[in-house]
Parts: sequence; C-alpha cells; structure tokens
Amino acid sequence: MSKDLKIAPSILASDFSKLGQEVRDVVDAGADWIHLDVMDGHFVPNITFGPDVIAKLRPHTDKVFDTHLMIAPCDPYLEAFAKAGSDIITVHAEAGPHLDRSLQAIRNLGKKAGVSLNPSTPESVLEYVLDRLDLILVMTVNPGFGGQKFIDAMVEKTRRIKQMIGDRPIDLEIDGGVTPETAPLVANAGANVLVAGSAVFKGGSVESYRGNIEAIRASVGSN
Ligand SMILES: O=C(CO)[C@@H](O)[C@H](O)COP(=O)(O)O
Repeated sequence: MSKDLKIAPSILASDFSKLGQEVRDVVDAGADWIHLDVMDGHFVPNITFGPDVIAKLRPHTDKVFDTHLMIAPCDPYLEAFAKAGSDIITVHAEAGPHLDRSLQAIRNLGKKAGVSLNPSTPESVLEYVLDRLDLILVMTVNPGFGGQKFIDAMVEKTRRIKQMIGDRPIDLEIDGGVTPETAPLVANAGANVLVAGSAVFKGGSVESYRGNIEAIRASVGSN
C-alpha cells in the first residue's frame, strides 16, 4: 500500500474566523498539503474566498498550497492566484472553452497545473492534455459543499484515470467524502493525494485533527 500518500485538508471545513490558526494547527497535526477551495457562486452554488485570503494565509506555512478553482471563467484570475502563493492551480475541465490554453498559462506562471473532473465528466477530456498536467483531481462529490456523500462510481473512474496516467509524473487526487471508510477504495484504485475536509476538521484542536488524519492514513496502510 502507498507509503507516500498525501493528505490535503480542505480548509472549507475549518473555522473561517481563525483561518491562519486553523492552517497552522492542521499542519502541526500532519497535513502534507493545504487544499484551498475557491468558489464563485456561478460555477458552483457557493462562495468562499479569493486570492487575497490565500496571500494572507501564505506566511502561516511553507506546505504546498493546492488551489482548486471552482470558478468560471478561470483564465482572468490565474495570475492573481499564482501571485497569492499557490503552488498548484487546478481548473475544472468544464470551466472554460480552452483547457489546453489554461494549463499552458498556469505552467507559464511557474506553477503546477491541475485539472479537475466533475462526477459526470468523462475521463476522455484528459486524453490530449496529459502532457500538460501535474495533477488530476477527481471530484467524488458534486462540487460546492463539504460534508457530502462519496459517489461510489468514482472508484472505477479513478482506476481508469490511473491507467491513462501510466508512468507520467502526475498526482492523482481525490476530493469529496473522503473518510477512513472511503479512502482505501480510492487509494487501491491508484490515488496518491486525498483531500479531506469534514473528516479532518472535527474536534477543533490539533490533537483531534492529528487523530483524524492518522485514521485516514491508517485506513490505507500509509505512514
Ligand atoms: O471541493 C470540495 C467541495 O466542492 C471539497 O474540497 C470539499 O471541501 C471536501 O469536503 P469533505 O467532503 O471532505 O467534507
């Protein structure tokens, strides 16, 4: 089983009134990356935060900032999210007319480029952009909210995408409904990065966050 599994807590489930503290706490608890869910109330039916908030969080940790843009259009904002301190910028395949152009723009900004697929989006959209990708994010819930139920059909989709990736150096990330029950399903299918929001930010303390992260790691036999 994967020993290099990464856990990327989504701050969407954290206490927004003390975001800097929450980021430091979850890093102390063992987070590998920080997952930043940007929502615009247009592409998804919820609104979160923009590049200014990310820039304010940047000094709180040197962990990878994994920015997931659930916004459309995305292209006008890529530079702002790069300047804010994102390390990875992920756009949705459905968020613009020219996915290839968006991915090139992210890499030209010196950042890693990711693409996210909604549950109903077929993996075939990846076929001609694989060589422009550093990360593929498989949505295992419909994007917009934390705390939703994992969609089981995404396990087979994850397995198929892992086969498409082959030996390319592309991270395969899962987002939505990740718990100690669902994590092994996607890890066995080939995922190496798990986003978890409500399953991590439970309990309100570093100790509880650590226990929650360790429970996910233990469920897939990772350390
Ligand atoms: O992008 C999203 C939701 O749109 C996710 O990152 C959620 O924030 C994950 O939350 P949980 O399902 O783990 O509670």
